[in-house]
Order: sequence, then structure tokens, then C-alpha cells
Amino acid sequence: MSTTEQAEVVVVGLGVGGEAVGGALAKAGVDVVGIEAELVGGECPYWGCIPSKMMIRAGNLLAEARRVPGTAGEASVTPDWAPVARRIREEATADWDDAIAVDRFTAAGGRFVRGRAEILGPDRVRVGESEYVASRGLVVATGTEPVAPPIDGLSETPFWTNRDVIRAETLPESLLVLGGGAIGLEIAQIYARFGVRVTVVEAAPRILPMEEPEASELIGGVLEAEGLTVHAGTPVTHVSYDDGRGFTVTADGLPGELHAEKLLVATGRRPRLTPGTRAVLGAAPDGDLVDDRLRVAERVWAIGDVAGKGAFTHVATYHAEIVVREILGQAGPAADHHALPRVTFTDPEVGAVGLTESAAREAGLTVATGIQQVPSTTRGWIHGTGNEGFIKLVADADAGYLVGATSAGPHGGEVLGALAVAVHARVPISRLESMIYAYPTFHRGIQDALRDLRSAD
Ligand SMILES: Cc1cc2nc3c(=O)[nH]c(=O)nc-3n(C[C@H](O)[C@H](O)[C@H](O)COP(=O)(O)OP(=O)(O)OC[C@H]3O[C@@H](n4cnc5c(N)ncnc54)[C@H](O)[C@@H]3O)c2cc1C
Ligand SMILES: NC(=O)c1ccc[n+]([C@@H]2O[C@H](COP(=O)([O-])OP(=O)(O)OC[C@H]3O[C@@H](n4cnc5c(N)ncnc54)[C@H](O)[C@@H]3O)[C@@H](O)[C@H]2O)c1
Repeated sequence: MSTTEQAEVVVVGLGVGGEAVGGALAKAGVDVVGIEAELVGGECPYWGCIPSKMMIRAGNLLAEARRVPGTAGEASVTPDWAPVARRIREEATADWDDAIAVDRFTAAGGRFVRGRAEILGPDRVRVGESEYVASRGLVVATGTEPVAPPIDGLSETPFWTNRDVIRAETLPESLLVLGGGAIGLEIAQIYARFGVRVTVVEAAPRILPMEEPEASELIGGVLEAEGLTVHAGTPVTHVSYDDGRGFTVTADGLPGELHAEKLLVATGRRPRLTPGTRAVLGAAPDGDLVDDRLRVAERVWAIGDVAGKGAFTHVATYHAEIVVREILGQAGPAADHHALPRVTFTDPEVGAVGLTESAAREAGLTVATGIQQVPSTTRGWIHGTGNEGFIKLVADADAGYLVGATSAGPHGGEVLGALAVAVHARVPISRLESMIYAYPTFHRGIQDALRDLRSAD
């Protein structure tokens, strides 16, 4: 028998963004129904950021130990995946069980529904036989799912996605990674550091195509020095799988076939929002889903990955705060993505904020750049082995402030903090130049990059 329940707010998807919105509204006394098809918390804690960064921490420890000879004596390292898999299963994901997160939401006063919601209109959704009608607002927080490119043969093979690499209890002997973006490169490096023979195949002319070309060159060089094989500009044309032999891949521009026991497809993700649902919500078929208040339509909001403004956890939580304010009728700034920070947690880390040089040029700005190599800074030179990196600044020369920056190197994601403030607050370059930079830090390289920027005047 079908039922209809009323609520003030219905949140579809309790991942990073939905859990934050639902929990905060429930705590504020709003009657919230939160609907989740899989695990409350979403991709980040169970199959994304947290377990992958735990794996990276382990891989970085191995790499540091391997850097001991020649610098601090002798060290012998025997990689073992078992403690990594155990930590992910027991500490990070509670064996992929979200009981604590569900309790947190219901203890705050939220009404929890487990199931896949079908959005029927701007104020109603259906889960199984039950309909939920929202009087005050609908929040769509359904995230993204991996895209498998239309490569001949691929869909008939048992390829891996990020979920399989995170859940692996044992490692394959070899791994082919399709896609040299954030997921592909982070996983490729970790697996290789644990002894897996890894090949990365990227269709675009360079890996990390969304970041500065200097970052692509840096990471490509580091990975190859660690023994990985990296092919870029080589679109895969055919994939096949054989129980005994594993995967065979052919790609344009590569003379022979590539073979590996496992194949990870990390070629991007798409919003979990069908064209039909967009239409039902009153959104245009193409273009921006949300305005600067994250509104899709009257009393309908979309947040996090599905909003299409950057697929990062910090974007989902940022959006959540804005929508909570909107629904509670509180004043506050609109969403502003001009200083979007992101960090690819390879070693060296690639941190970036705002526009790359080419994006700034495409935006029609008068662009000036400055760059400093980390090994040429005092701290980089002291650091020695493992010091590869650079700091690159992208300035709007007419306006006199930075519109983007990249900080690649040891702790590159941490150094990014100062640059993110500069881009976010549009700090005049002259103020940045007159700042005192602690000696000898990695972030002091910003001062050197500013000098390079000034010398380009
Ligand atoms: C391997 C990997 C590593 C990552 N590392 C980082 C990182 O280091 N830093 C970072 O900032 N970001 C990282 N990300 C990205 C980050 O995980 C996402 O940006 C974040 O999870 C987005 O949150 P969200 O709430 O928008 O979506 P999600 O976390 O995807 O949550 C959406 C939720 O909605 C549910 N849902 C979908 N449709 C329905 C429906 N119809 N009914 C009910 N429920 C539904 C889903 O089951 C899911 O739980 C990583 C991602 C991956 C895959
Ligand atoms: N550290 C982080 O913050 C982090 C880590 C992992 C993922 N993420 C988020 O998850 C998103 C998805 O990650 P992703 O790595 O899947 O996507 P991505 O967009 O970062 O990279 C996908 C890569 O695959 C390439 N590609 C596309 N089609 C291809 C094909 N047919 N053959 C070979 N290569 C192909 C693209 O050119 C691109 O380089 C990221 O954009 C990011 O927002 C963030």
C-alpha cells in the first residue's frame, strides 16, 4: 500500500553534502527526511578521499624509507598491503557500515530513509511505495558515478573502478590505469610503491590535463623514475579480457598490446542526475544546473558533485553551509568558486587554486606568470632527495593580483594555503611582496616566484 509523508525538507543523497545539510537543518529543529541509497557519508569516507589518503600515507612511508640510503644510513623496506587493507576496513569504513552516521543523523532529529529516491517533482520524491512531500525545500545531493568510456570491448570486461581498488585485500601483480587524472595517478603511484607493475594510459596529450603543463611534466617524470610506465596522447581503441591472461589493451600511438592482471578505469565521473530529472526539477537541459545560491528552481537546491562546480569534498561542505543558510532564511555570501582549491595527492603533491595560465588567457585576461623550482629554494635544497616541485603564480597583470597558482612539491597541498588566501581575497601583489616569509620554509618559495613574476614586468 502506498503512503505519503510530509516533511519540511527532503534531502536526496546523504553523502558528504547531503549529510551536512540534513544534519545541520535537523539540529536547527527543521523536520528533515534524508534519503540514502547506499551508505550515509557517501563516496569520500567509504571509497574516496579517506581510504585513498590512508593508502597514500602508507605508500609515502615506504617512499621515505627508500630515500634513507645516501642521506641517513641504511633502511630495508618490505611492503605489506595487509595492514593498509585492515586499516581501511576497520578504522576508515567500519567494514563499509554506516550505522554511526545514521545514528548521528537520527540523533540530531532527522528522519532516515534507506532506498533509492525517484524525484517526481520540485517538492516530491518516491522511495519504493512511499512518497515524501517537502513543504520548504528539496535538496539534491546525489553525487557522481564513474564514467566508462565507449571503448570497443570494455563494457564486456570485469574492469575495476575506484571502489575495487579501495576494497582490494590483496594486490594484483600488474595494473593498467585508464585515465591520468586525480584518481588514476594517486592510485597508480600507491599500487606501484607496493610492488605492482603499473602502466598509465591517458587519452589527452598529457597526464593531469586540467592542471598546469609543468605539473604534468613533473609528475610524469617522478612516476617514470619510480618505475611506472606512462603513456599520454594514446587513446585506447580496444579492450579484451581472458580469465587466464587478464586484460589486453590496444591504443592509438602504441605499437604493441598492453597486458595486465587488472584494469582500473578512472576516466572521469558524471553527475547522478538524468536529463529526465533535470526536466522534472525545472532546470534547462544544458548549462549550469544551479545559480550562485545553489538554486535549481524555487525551493530546489543542488549541492556537491552533482552541482557541477567542482567534484571535491570541500565543495560539497561549502555548498551545504550556503544551502542551510538559504533554507533557514539567514543572510550570508553567495557561492563563489573563483578560488577553488584542489590537491592531487601524488608524491609530490600538486596543489592548485583558481585559474591555470591557459584558463586565464582563455578568459581574456592580461596574464603574467612567475615560477620557482622547489629544489632551487633553500628548503628544497636542504630537503634533498624527494624535493621535486615548483610554485607557479598566474596574475591578472591589469588588476595586480593573483588569479591562480600551483604549488607542487613536498607538502605542496599545505603550501597552497597561503596561495589560496591570496587568490580568494585578491590580495594585491605589492602586499604579497612586502610580506615576511619564514626561513627556511617551503612556502618561502612563493617570495621567489613573486620575484620572477615582477622580473617579467
Ligand atoms: C577515489 C576518490 C578519491 C577522492 N579523493 C578526494 C580528496 O582527496 N579530496 C576531495 O576533496 N575529494 C576527493 N574525492 C571526491 C569526493 O569524494 C566527492 O567530491 C564527494 O564525495 C562529493 O560529495 P557529494 O555529497 O556531492 O556526493 P557523494 O559523496 O557521492 O554522495 C552522494 C550520495 O547520494 C546517494 N544517492 C545518489 N542517488 C541517490 C538517489 N536517487 N536516492 C538516494 N540516494 C542517492 C549516493 O548513494 C551517495 O551516498 C575523491 C573521490 C574519489 C572517487
Ligand atoms: N585529491 C583529490 O581531491 C581527488 C582525488 C580523486 C578524485 N577526485 C575527484 O574525482 C573526480 C574524478 O576523478 P577521475 O580521476 O576519474 O577524473 P579526472 O577528470 O580527474 O581525470 C580523468 C582523466 O581521464 C582521461 N580520460 C578520459 N577519457 C579517457 C579515455 N577514454 N582513455 C584514457 N584517458 C581518458 C582524462 O583526460 C583525464 O585526464 C576528479 O575530477 C576530482 O574532482 C579528487
